[in-house]
Amino acid sequence: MDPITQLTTLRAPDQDTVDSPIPKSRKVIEDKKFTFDNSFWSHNIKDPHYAHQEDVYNSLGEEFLDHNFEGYHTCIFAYGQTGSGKSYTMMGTPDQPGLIPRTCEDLFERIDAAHNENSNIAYNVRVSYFEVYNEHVRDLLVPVNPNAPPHYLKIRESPTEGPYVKDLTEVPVRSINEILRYMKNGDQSRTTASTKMNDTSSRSHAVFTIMLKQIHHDMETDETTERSSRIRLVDLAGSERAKSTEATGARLREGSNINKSLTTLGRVIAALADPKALRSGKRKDIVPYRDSILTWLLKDSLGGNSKTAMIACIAPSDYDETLSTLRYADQAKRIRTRAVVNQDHISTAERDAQIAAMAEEIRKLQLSVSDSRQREKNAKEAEERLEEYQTRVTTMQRMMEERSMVAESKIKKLQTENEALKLHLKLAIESLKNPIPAVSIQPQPAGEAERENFDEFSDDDDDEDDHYYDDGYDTESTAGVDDLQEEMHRYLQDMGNLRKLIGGDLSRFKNEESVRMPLGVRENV
Ligand SMILES: Nc1ncnc2c1ncn2[C@@H]1O[C@H](COP(=O)(O)OP(=O)(O)OP(=O)(O)O)[C@@H](O)[C@H]1O
Repeated sequence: MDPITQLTTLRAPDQDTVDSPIPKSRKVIEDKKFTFDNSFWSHNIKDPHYAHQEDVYNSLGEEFLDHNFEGYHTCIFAYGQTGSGKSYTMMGTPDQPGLIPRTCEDLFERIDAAHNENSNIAYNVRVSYFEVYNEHVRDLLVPVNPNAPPHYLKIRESPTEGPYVKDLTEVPVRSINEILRYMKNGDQSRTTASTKMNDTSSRSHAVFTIMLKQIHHDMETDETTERSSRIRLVDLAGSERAKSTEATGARLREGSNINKSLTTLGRVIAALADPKALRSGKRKDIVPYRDSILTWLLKDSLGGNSKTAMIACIAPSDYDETLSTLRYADQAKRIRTRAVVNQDHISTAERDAQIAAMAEEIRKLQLSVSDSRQREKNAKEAEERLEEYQTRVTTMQRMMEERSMVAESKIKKLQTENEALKLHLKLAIESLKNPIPAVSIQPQPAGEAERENFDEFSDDDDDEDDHYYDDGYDTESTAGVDDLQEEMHRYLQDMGNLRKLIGGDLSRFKNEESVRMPLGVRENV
């Protein structure tokens, strides 16, 4: 790196040492040169070109803080591979504080100095700190409860303020020590969560925001001037995660989500830097801010109302990773944002009118909130009633199923009895049609009687049954036959009634089944 020309040269590694899946013949590995607004080199502290933390702050942080006091929003984000020095640049160490602590220190020094000069200006400083991990936003100013699941915040978009994190803690701060304490707590919370979630610190994006409000009241004109500026300082996840290919399962999902933010950031930067889109003025429609949480939240900082700087951190390691980082930075360099001073002039009368209008707005909102609460309550009650009704329907269906099962077994039993009776009747009628003549038994010598009986019935296997059905009936007597026929008639009538009953039962159960089918709980019973 040349600190005079700001030229950065990436030296091509020795071809034999390049470990790449792309065949050497297709890949061009050569020295690459890039020129940036500033290039810092801090590899060897003994070198005269060694850039200290102070040098970085003096050439970037200080200028950005000037913009904040002028009323501009600013954003500084550090991009690069894990271990390339992003956290060192942004936070630094207690001995070598980075951009964030230096900015905060300078901010309060300037406020103190301004107070001494002009007592008509009031300063209001608030800070927030959150991280985006796996496409979730976590408030770093809320201590982590190790026994509770992580609490994630939602993103909302306001027509005036753009995308913002709902319910994010914003604390007022009055001194550098206070601000550093909050930051330390935030980092502690990030570390606790990271230990719980498998060291996420290098896989999450940390966004520290300082809101500075300067309220100047002119006693002579009774006018108030309000300047609001936002200082965003972002430590991104390691950029090599954007290419991770070996992860599987949950790690893959997590990786792909982290990739999502980083790859979308790449696409956003590419879209914003695209000269064609810039010329045609269609840039706004094609920038995929909403494709990831990070780019959505940084929308304004990346391509809107903000003065933004990207610090590309590189370390002497992988040629491809370093080249990719430098290309990213080269593209980002071409982005032109449209920062405006965020200032409001307002007279006391106007301010009072504004306050009254806001109070009215709040009153209306409160009314509509209580209205919607009532509606919510009604909806809840209706839901409870529906649930109760559904429980009752289920119970009824179960009862009908049980009844149907009982009826089916009854029908089966009746059908079996019916079959048996039919058989019984058939045999009885046959025996009536073919009566067996009465046999008068003469005393005979035992052997002869046996022979005669044998001759007479030897061709009939059912002789025993025949005797059984003849029992009690005198073939000479027609009265016995009449009785039997009458009884058979009654039997047949009973059978007819029974059939009707069974038919009735069956059609009723079928109807019940068709009524209950649309409820869709069970298909078959
Ligand atoms: N310019 C520098 N001078 C001295 N030490 C440095 C410098 N840059 C980085 N380091 C040291 O290198 C190590 C890795 O740096 P750092 O943690 O800042 O990397 P990182 O890019 O933030 O990594 P991660 O993505 O894992 O957060 C740290 O020990 C840090 O102190």
